[in-house]
Amino acid sequence: MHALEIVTLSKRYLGKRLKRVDALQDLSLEVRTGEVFGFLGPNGAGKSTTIKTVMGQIKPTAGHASIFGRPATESSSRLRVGYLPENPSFYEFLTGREYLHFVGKTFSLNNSMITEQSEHVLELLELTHAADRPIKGYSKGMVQRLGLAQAMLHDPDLYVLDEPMSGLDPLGRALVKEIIKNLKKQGKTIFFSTHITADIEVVCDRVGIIAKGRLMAVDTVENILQSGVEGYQIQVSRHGHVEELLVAKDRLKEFMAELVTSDAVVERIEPKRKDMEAFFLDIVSKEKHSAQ
Ligand SMILES: Nc1ncnc2c1ncn2[C@@H]1O[C@H](COP(=O)(O)OP(=O)(O)OP(=O)(O)O)[C@@H](O)[C@H]1O
Repeated sequence: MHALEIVTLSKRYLGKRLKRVDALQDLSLEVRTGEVFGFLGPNGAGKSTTIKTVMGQIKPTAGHASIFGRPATESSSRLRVGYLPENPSFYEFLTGREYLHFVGKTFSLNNSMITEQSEHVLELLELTHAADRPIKGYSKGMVQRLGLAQAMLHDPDLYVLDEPMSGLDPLGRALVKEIIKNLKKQGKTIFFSTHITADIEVVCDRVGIIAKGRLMAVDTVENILQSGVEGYQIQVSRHGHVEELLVAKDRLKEFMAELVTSDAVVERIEPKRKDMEAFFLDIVSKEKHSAQ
């Protein structure tokens, strides 16, 4: 059983002047229990539409989703989810601590549990110092961190996070990545959307790439990075003289054969890989050209 399963999900919005927007087209994917799955796509690709559909905020035109084997449409299945919406906004007249209390009540936690968990998540998200100030005075990054704090409050098994690093400075981004890694260590499942490839490389086990409402690729981060080997940086020494050479992938065999017959010694070989950004740009630009 998967933590999250999305089956042939489609969503058609009626936009301005009743213009149809096919935001999702036959999108299927599964998120395995215990993994960190990055949902990567450019602006307008359909990431938030997917997430809002899973969380029951919008109705799909077709298809369905399940959470730990139960229909996502049942509110009881969503009790196991910690959800961070895109651009979270809260009752600004409440303090951070009061807001967490309110969230705890909606999850039917008892008062001592709420107090204990609130202290824990406030500390994790470095918000303890601001806990008794009204949210109105929080910076954008603090609001985002409070968004993650409220998602963690009831210690859910699955996290669905829409752009969790958005609006955060480098320190905040590093903090959230560390939290995601720790949640994985605790056996939690994390599904998060982003358009920033560097976020994926550091924390994800697998990545799904979405463009124009369609899922273009799903693979492990490891496979993607391995498959992107374009050539080799080779250091050779000859009579005490060291040289750095860049050899194309398809020239390696030939190059090594030549080396054997020469008096050069290989000191180091390092594969030169396309990074996640190049892989992502390739996929997205292919989709752009095929649509033209
Ligand atoms: N309520 C709506 N009415 C009409 N069109 C919509 C609505 N919400 C989203 N869309 C359109 O659906 C498509 C997918 O939007 P969505 O917000 O899901 O993308 P996204 O990948 O989350 O983008 P971003 O990274 O910019 O947040 C876009 O073309 C968007 O304009």
